[in-house]
Amino acid sequence: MPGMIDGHIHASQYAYVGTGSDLPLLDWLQEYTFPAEMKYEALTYATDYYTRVVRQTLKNGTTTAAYFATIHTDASLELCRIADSIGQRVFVGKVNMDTPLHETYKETTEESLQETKRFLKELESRKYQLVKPIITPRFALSTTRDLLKGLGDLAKRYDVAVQTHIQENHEEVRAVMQHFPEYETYTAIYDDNGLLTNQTFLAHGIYLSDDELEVVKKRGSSIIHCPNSNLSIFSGLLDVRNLLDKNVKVCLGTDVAGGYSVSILDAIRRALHVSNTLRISRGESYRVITYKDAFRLATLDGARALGLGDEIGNFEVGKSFDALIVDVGATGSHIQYDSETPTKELVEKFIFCGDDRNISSVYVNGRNLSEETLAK
Ligand SMILES: O=c1[nH]c(=O)c2nc[nH]c2[nH]1
Ligand SMILES: [Zn+2]
Repeated sequence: MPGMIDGHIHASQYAYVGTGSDLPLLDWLQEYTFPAEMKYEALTYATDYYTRVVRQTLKNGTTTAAYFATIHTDASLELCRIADSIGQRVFVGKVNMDTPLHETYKETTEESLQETKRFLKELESRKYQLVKPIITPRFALSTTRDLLKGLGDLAKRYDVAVQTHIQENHEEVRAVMQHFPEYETYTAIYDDNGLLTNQTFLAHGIYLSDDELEVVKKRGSSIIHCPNSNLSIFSGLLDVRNLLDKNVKVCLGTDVAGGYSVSILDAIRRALHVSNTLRISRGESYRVITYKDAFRLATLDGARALGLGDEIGNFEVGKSFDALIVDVGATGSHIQYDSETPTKELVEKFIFCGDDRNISSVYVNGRNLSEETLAK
C-alpha cells in the first residue's frame, strides 16, 4: 500500500507520549508541554528523542511527516539531519513563540525571526533531498502581530510552507480573540499576515465557521484532523464529512503528544469513531466516513493536503515510490484470515486490526528502509 502521511506531529513531544491527558489544552501546555520542549536546548537530548521518533513513525508506516520541533534552532536542524540520514520524507518547523505564555520558554520577536532565517538558510545550504523547512508559528496565542507578519513575509520570500494550530478548543479560541481584539475571526489573524497560503497546514480547525472555511478553501490551505488529540485533551469533534463535502483539503495527524499514538492507523480508527459519534448524536441521516474514506485521508488526501499530490499518495506512474509491504500473516499479529478471504477484506482487517508487526517493509523515495530502521 502507499506509505501513510502524518500531517501534524510534534516530534519534540514524543518523550512524554502516553502521559498527561488529564488536562485541556491551555493547562496541558503549561503543565506538560512547555517543560518537555525546554529540554531540547540540550543537543544530546534532541539527538536521542528525535532519532526515536523518526524510527518509530517509519516503523508504523509513516513515510511522510510534518513535524513541529521546538523554539531551538540547532535542535530543529538536528531533527532535519536525522530524518535525512534515516530517510523519511519530512517537513520540519522551528517553533515560533514571542508572547509571555511561559516565563522562560519564549523568544523575543527579533530572535524568533532571526533564528527562523538562520534555520531556512542553513537547511537550504544542506540540500537534503526529502527534508523541507516549514514556517511554524505555534498558534495565535503564542505570537505577536509583528511576529506573524514577519513570518508571513519569510514564507513568501523563501516560498516555504506554513503550519500552525487553529480553532482547537473553546478556551483557546476565547483567549486568542482577546489577544487579537482587532480581528473578527481566528482565521483572519493568519490571513491578514500572509500565513494562509496554498502551502498552509492548519491543525484541528474544529470550530471553524462556514465563513472561515470558505476563506481556508479560497486560499488553498489544508486542515489536519487529529482525532486522538481532540479526544484525549478534551478539544472536540471535527466534522470531517463537512470538510469533504465542501472540498476543503483535509488529512490526518497524530498530534503526538496531545494524541497518544504515533500510528496513523490509530488516527484512521479514531477518525472513524469520531464520525460514528457524530452520527449517534446527530441522527441517522448523518453520512459517516467509511474505512475507505479514512484510508484515502491517510494516503492520497494526505499527499494533496501537504502539496505533494503530484509526488506521492498512490502508485500512479511517475510518482515516487513511498510504500509499505503489509504482511497480514506476521507472527503474533491480530489479523484472522484464510485462503478464501478476499483481498479487499484483508485491507479492511489491516486497517482495523493491524499494527507495526504487519508492516514488513517501508520504502521512501524508492529506498527500502526496512533493514536499517525496522530492526532497531
Ligand atoms: O495540540 C496542540 N499541541 C500543541 O503543542 C499546541 N500548541 C498550541 N496549540 C497546540 N495544540
Ligand atoms: Zn499540535
